[in-house]
Amino acid sequence: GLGLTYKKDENFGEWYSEVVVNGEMIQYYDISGCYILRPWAMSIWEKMHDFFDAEIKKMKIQNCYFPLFVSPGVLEKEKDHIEGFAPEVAWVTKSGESDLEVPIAIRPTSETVMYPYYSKWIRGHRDLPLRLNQWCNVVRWEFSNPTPFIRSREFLWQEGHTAFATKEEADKEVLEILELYRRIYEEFLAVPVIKGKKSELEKFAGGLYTTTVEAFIPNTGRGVQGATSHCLGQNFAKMFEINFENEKGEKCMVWQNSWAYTTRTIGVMIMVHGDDKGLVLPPKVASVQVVVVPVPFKDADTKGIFDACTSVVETLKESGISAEADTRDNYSPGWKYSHWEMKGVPLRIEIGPRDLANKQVRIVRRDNSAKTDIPIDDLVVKVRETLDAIQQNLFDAAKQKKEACMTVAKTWEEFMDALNQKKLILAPWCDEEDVEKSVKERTRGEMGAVKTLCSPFDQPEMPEGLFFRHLTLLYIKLLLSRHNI
Ligand SMILES: O=C1CCCN[C@@H]1CCCn1cnc2ccccc2c1=O
Repeated sequence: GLGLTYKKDENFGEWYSEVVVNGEMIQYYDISGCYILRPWAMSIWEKMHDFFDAEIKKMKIQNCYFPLFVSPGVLEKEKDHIEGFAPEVAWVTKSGESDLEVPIAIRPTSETVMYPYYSKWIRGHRDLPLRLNQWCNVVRWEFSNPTPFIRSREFLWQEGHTAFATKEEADKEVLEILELYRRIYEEFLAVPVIKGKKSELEKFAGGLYTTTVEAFIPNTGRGVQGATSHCLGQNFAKMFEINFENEKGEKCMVWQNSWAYTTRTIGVMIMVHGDDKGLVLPPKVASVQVVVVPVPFKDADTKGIFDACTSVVETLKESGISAEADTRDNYSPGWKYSHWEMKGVPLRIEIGPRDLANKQVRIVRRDNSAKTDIPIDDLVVKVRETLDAIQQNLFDAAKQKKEACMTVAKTWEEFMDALNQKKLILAPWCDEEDVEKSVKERTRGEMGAVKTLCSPFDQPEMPEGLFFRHLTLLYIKLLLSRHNI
């Protein structure tokens, strides 16, 4: 039948796998950890791309394309950068029947691909800032549970790699890009995120500091890294000798950033908004915002109804709303309702004989199933209003759910209690790596150990009398949750 077998709140993992397939976003592929992105998913990727690409062009960042293949010498240039990641690197060892002289790596990220050429291109201060981005795929041969969009062995992303003469310029850009990532989540995907800084243990080892937008998946009670914007400091400049002659003729190393968001964004959106009828797409990223379904009744003016559907679609399209009429004569209206609800189309318009007679249409919201009859003359205004209301409602509902799952822990007991209730925890933090490691150890259990997510930039009030306080003068609020999906 058309419905889902699994319920979101009962079998979240199975629900998710089913909804991405029934919603026609994903086709499972015969290589584990790899998925086909069907047009219904690709159109969401394109909407985000169009926004982000236009924004970085305003920042004078240019797109480029570097090769997929990395020579081993360069990939392993810096041991501490590559050490933890080496098992994930995929290698090409043969062409046809013959072995390659030297195996070639497939890019898991492009620092080592790009920076030898940054070193060639950057000579003097006039060559700075150098700000390049590429839209591409990367491969990381992970073994932990593959999940469509969330964790796959190949995924799409954009990776920005910028070089500056001063740290101040780098610090500024890190936050400008992080704000764009917040906008992608909150303004397009209707997913609330928390901006913050990663701990020393969780940051990108090759960098100086990592900033992040953290999302929250209520069903798992876990945070999930939404996107990252790193300041690399001068670590890679040292490694790849990316130097420039400043105005005074002194030889200096550049300051660099690197930042990315990936197709994981789509998975987070599905997990947050989806329900037991299927996908729920925020209008800002829906390729079809309104589907118009004719509801013929016996032979009552069927042509009139179909003509009305076509003209409603034209009117909406002319006002910039993406609309489609489902006039297939081999499916019933009821079948069509379920089909487009499964695909998460934000708004449905039904037109039957009564609607025609009354010069009205019936609109049905996907987010709360509300039905309203609107006069055909108010069509565009009402549809636009309703789409905006759906967008806002999805965000508000997700924000409310996230906040209901967040709690402040002042003692270890409160902390453990909140963890076992699958909550996000704000706790005072001494920001010492060995403490972080020991907390991870002390919380290892069947639900997975705790990990720190970030130290939020906007710190809520710290309640008085915290027993942590006497441990250290420095404390910052930290967002913790079970290790993410
Ligand atoms: O996040 C970003 C933003 C975009 C550019 N790269 C940085 C850091 C990537 C960190 N990383 C992540 N997985 C890897 C896997 C294999 C080899 C290297 C790596 C690796 O360096």
